[in-house]
Amino acid sequence: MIVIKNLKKSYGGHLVIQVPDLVLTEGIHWFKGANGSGKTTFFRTLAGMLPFEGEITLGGMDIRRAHTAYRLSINYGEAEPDYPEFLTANDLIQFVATAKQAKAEQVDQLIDTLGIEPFLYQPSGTYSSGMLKKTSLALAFLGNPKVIILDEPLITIDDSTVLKVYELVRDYHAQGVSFLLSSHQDFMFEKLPIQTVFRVKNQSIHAESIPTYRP
Ligand SMILES: Nc1ncnc2c1ncn2[C@@H]1O[C@H](COP(=O)(O)OP(=O)(O)OP(=O)(O)O)[C@@H](O)[C@H]1O
Repeated sequence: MIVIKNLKKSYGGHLVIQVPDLVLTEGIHWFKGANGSGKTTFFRTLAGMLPFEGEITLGGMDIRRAHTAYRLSINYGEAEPDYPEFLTANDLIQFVATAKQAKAEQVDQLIDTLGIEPFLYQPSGTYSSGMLKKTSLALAFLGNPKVIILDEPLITIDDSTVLKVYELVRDYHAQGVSFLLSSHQDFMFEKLPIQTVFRVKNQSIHAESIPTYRP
């Protein structure tokens, strides 16, 4: 699915991630690592948001040569969303829905599932961290992506929303969508059919173990 070759990502000469050869197969993959190990940098690089050295393809689409098709096929939900404070959740969702070619029905379902309706038309500058996170999660599920990257999807949201996020991931996965997740919390094994755990450490990424799915 995602094929990475000779990837190097540095910030101003400081090497953060180096991946000589990695294939991410279809499924749900969990990236673990200490603070500052490079998970977000790796995710943003795969999402096409950062310049890098090397090659990345998704389903044969090159991240540079087929940039628009690639970006339509991969969604990214950031760990700590931060939006211009005058924009409402509705502004953000409508904008991304248009960019991602999402249907109105999908927009309505995500607003409903994630409980965004009560603050849909309020400026995001007035949101709590959980309201911001719900908005960012809705954006990450819009359109018809092959891969959804969720960076710390469970932080700041309440317990009932956590269950909704698990449901969304399971539903999309059942429709063939793959997920790259990060979480410092340890309880996702019970909720999701996670295929691989990757450890991000010492500028490298290695598969760690294959957990058992216990629904
Ligand atoms: N825009 C940037 N400019 C310079 N250095 C950066 C930038 N973003 C991240 N870094 C550095 O890159 C390294 C990896 O950061 P990154 O945010 O990718 O880690 P992370 O694994 O996601 O951490 P956390 O678990 O704390 O979210 C850190 O040393 C960080 O200081």
